[in-house]
Amino acid sequence: MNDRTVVLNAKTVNYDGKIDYSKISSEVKIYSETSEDQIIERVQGFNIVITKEMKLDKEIILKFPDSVRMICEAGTGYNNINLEAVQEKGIILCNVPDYSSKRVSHTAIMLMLNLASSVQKQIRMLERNNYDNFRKHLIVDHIELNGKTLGVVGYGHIAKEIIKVAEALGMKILVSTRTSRKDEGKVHFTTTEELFKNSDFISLNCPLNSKTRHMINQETLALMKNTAFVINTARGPLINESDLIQAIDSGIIAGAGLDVQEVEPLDETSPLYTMDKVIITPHIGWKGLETRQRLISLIKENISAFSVGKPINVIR
Ligand SMILES: NC(=O)C1=CN([C@@H]2O[C@H](COP(=O)(O)OP(=O)(O)OC[C@H]3O[C@@H](n4cnc5c(N)ncnc54)[C@H](O)[C@@H]3O)[C@@H](O)[C@H]2O)C=CC1
Ligand SMILES: O=C(O)C(=O)CO
Repeated sequence: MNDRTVVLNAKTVNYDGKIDYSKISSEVKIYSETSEDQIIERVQGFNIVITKEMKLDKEIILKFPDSVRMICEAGTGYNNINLEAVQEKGIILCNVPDYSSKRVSHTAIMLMLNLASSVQKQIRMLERNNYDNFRKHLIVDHIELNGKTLGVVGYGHIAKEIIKVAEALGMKILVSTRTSRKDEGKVHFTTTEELFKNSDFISLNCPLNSKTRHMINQETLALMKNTAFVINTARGPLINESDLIQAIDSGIIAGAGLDVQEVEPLDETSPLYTMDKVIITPHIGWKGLETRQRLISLIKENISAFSVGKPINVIR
C-alpha cells in the first residue's frame, strides 16, 4: 500500500482540536503548521501529501521527492496549487468536491438576508446609541427578496444549493456558466454581462483561475444596478477589491457580502471593516463541525481509492 501520508497544516481544519486526522491512512504524520521552507524536508519519504489552502508554487512542487505520488487538497478550490508543476512531476492532484456545499450556501444566503435587512448597520447603530435613540432615529433599508433577481456565476454544487433556497424565497434566478445551456425549470441561463446588468444580488460561485480573476472590476461594476449587492463565497481575487470599494463608496452598486477577500487575512487597515453596506466574514463558509468531519472522511476515501490504484476526484 502506497499510503504513507503527511498532513502539512492540520490546524487549518483542526483549529479547535475536534478533528482527528490520524485514521485517514495506515501511516500518517501530522504537522499542525508548516512554513514554506519546511515543506520539502517534511514530504521526504511520503507518498501522499495533504494540504489546505497552502501555496504550493511551481518551484516547490518541482523539488518534491519522487516518493510523492499524490497531493490531496483538503478542500474544493485548488487555485493554491501549480497545476503545470503537478503535471510535469506526474503527481496526481485530487481535491474534495461537495463536502461543504450546504454550509457555504448557508453563508451566501446569510450574507444576502443580512444585507437585505441592513442587519449590520442596525447592530452598529445599537452599539453606538442607547436603545431609545435606536428606536427613535433608526432609518435603515429593508428590502423584500421575493421578486428580486439573484444572478449566480457558476452552476456547480454550491450554486445549486444557493439556488434552491433563493427559489424558496421567491427570487428569480439567472445563471452564467462556462458553457451555454438550456433553461432548467425556473433557472434562466444567460451571459455574464446580462447577468451583471439584470441582477439585484450577484453570487460568485465559480473557481478562481486566469479566466475568472478580477471578473468583478471597474468595468463590470459599471454594468450593475446601483441597488445591486455582490456576494462572494468563492475566492477573493474574483473581485478587484479596490474597484469594489470605490464602486460602493460612490453609489455605483449598493454593497457586498464577502466571505473571502483578495488577501487573507484581510489587512487590518482595509476600509471594508467599517463600511455599513459591506459584511465580511473570515472565509468561514466551510467551517461547520459536521462539514469538517465530512471533509476528513472524504479525504480518507480519496486516499483509499489512490492506494488501490483507482484514484478519485482527480484534477490532474
Ligand atoms: N467559502 C468557502 O469556505 C468555500 C469556497 N469554495 C469555493 O467555491 C468554488 C465553487 O465551489 P463548487 O460549487 O463546489 O465547485 P464546482 O466545481 O461544483 O462548481 C464550479 C462551477 O463554476 C463553473 N465555472 C468555471 N469557470 C467558470 C467561468 N469562467 N464562468 C462561470 N462559471 C464558471 C463550472 O462550470 C461549475 O459549474 C470553489 O472553486 C472554491 O473556490 C468552496 C468551498 C468552500
Ligand atoms: O474548500 C474550499 O475550497 C474552501 O474554500 C475552504 O477551504
